[in-house]
Amino acid sequence: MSKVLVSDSIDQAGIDILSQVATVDVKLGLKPAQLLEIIGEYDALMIRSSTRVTQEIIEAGTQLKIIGRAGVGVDNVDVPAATRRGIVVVNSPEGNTIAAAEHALAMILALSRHIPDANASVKRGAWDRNSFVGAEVYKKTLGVVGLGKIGSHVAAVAKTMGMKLLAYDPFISTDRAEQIGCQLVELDLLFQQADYITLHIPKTPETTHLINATTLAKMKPTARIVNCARGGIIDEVALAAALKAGKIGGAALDVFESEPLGESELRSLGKEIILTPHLGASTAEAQVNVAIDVAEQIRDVLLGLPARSAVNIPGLGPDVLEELKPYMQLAETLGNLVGQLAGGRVEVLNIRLQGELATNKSQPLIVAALKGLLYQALRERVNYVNANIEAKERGIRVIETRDASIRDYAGTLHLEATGTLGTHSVTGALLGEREIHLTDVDGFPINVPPSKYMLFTLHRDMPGIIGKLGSLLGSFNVNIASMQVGRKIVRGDAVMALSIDDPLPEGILDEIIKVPGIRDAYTVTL
Ligand SMILES: NC(=O)c1ccc[n+]([C@@H]2O[C@H](COP(=O)([O-])OP(=O)(O)OC[C@H]3O[C@@H](n4cnc5c(N)ncnc54)[C@H](O)[C@@H]3O)[C@@H](O)[C@H]2O)c1
Ligand SMILES: O=C(O)[C@H](O)COP(=O)(O)O
Repeated sequence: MSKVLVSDSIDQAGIDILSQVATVDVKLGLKPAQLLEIIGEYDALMIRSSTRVTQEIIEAGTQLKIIGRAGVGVDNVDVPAATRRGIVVVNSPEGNTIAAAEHALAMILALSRHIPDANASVKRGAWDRNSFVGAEVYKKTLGVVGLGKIGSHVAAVAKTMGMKLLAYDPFISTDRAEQIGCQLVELDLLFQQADYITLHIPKTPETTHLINATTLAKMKPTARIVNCARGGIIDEVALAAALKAGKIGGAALDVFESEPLGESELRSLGKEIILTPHLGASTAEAQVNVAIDVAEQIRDVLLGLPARSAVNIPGLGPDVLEELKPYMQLAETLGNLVGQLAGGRVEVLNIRLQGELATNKSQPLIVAALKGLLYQALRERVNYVNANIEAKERGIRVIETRDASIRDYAGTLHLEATGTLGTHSVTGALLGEREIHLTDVDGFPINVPPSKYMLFTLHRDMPGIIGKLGSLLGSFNVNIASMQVGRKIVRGDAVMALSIDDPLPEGILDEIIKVPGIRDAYTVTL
């Protein structure tokens, strides 16, 4: 049975799902050294934002197949290191959207009405109504930086509170922004005009310290800024200085450059700042959502099925995946087959996607073909996650062509591998919804379903050759399940594709190529 380590606090609903297929160990608060020591035992790791999954941890996780982040941000996971090792990293892109958006909205209102400090003052026994006079958000301008899932929900709710909305997101169209009721503007204008600024962007090299002394200086002296996105988007030293000097009106932070927040100037400020300990996703509802979403994906991957929200597999959204699954199987089989026919080191893989495969959505087919091609060299170490990287590292040049015209089949895939031992090609298609057929080998038309053990010969089309090969195989006790010859002209060159029941015995290939008329023979295991 597989073993899953849960190292951050996860809702029981997720543990229940994992327990259907694995032994689940919940070990919270592990120190990095403790995690390093035990990670080698586990097939899957399920985390939130507290566990740091470094390259060292990933390398020690020799059995790891999947890292599941019960939440959105994977900045605590070394995703490139996981990708290199072929470990799938999954998250829950939408499970806590509403929770995070509502936390940002709560911050905006709490900051406007000094709720945390007023509450603390009453609890201390005071009845001070003068120190906590607030501001209304009605008719004020909210600047939303990042108009994705969370930013859009914040904007939609803020609109109903009568706020005017400005947004900055270079990857969102004006139409989309207008649908949400936002005016897309440049960042500088947003900084200058907003009464409230709320950040809903990922932390990237471009967004790190996006809010700094220079940008803070552009804001209104009454501006209030909310960060429920990621620590490090705001330069905390510059923010503390700006608040102290009264250069902006207030700030509410749920996330910090370093978590847990250690010694910080921010703690010494008064009611102009609200600090929460990364609570954006901490609602009962969100925790159930993300735990189920991620546990289901871990379960699926442990059962050999694809994950629906893998962050390190290109282009595999759930709909695309469902549609492409049979074709991915085709691509992988053809890749494996052409790799074995080519033998040696493959230097160039030409991939032609024909008919309904010639769409932009078919990128995963390239990955699947490479996975198949590299299987002989890497076995279980190659997967959909690392196939691209492994191919690149081996210097395999992939040339892709697309032709949308439909010929005999709705979609065909043609792979041609050129390597140190020559060039070979295979073409395949699906019959009905998912039955794989080889339709061409080395330019010779055939029509056979691939089988586990196959023998291909290149020979001269002449009387008696099939019988001789059959007798030879019989003398080695090899049972032929099916056989087909593909030829372009009568008595010219031809290809024979045989499905056999068992692997070919050692030494038989040498005997086969001694049969007069047979030029070459290839044995393949799929
Ligand atoms: N505090 C929490 O507990 C909590 C919970 C959930 C999510 N988050 C964080 O909230 C943030 C937003 O999450 P989401 O689910 O809305 O993500 P999302 O991917 O749906 O939206 C992010 C948006 O940011 C935009 N963007 C990217 N780079 C930008 C840039 N340089 N300038 C402006 N816009 C840019 C993108 O186009 C996208 O529209 C993430 O950082 C996520 O990790 C925090
Ligand atoms: O990226 C996220 O989903 C949030 O930051 C939530 O993090 P958490 O799961 O540790 O609360």
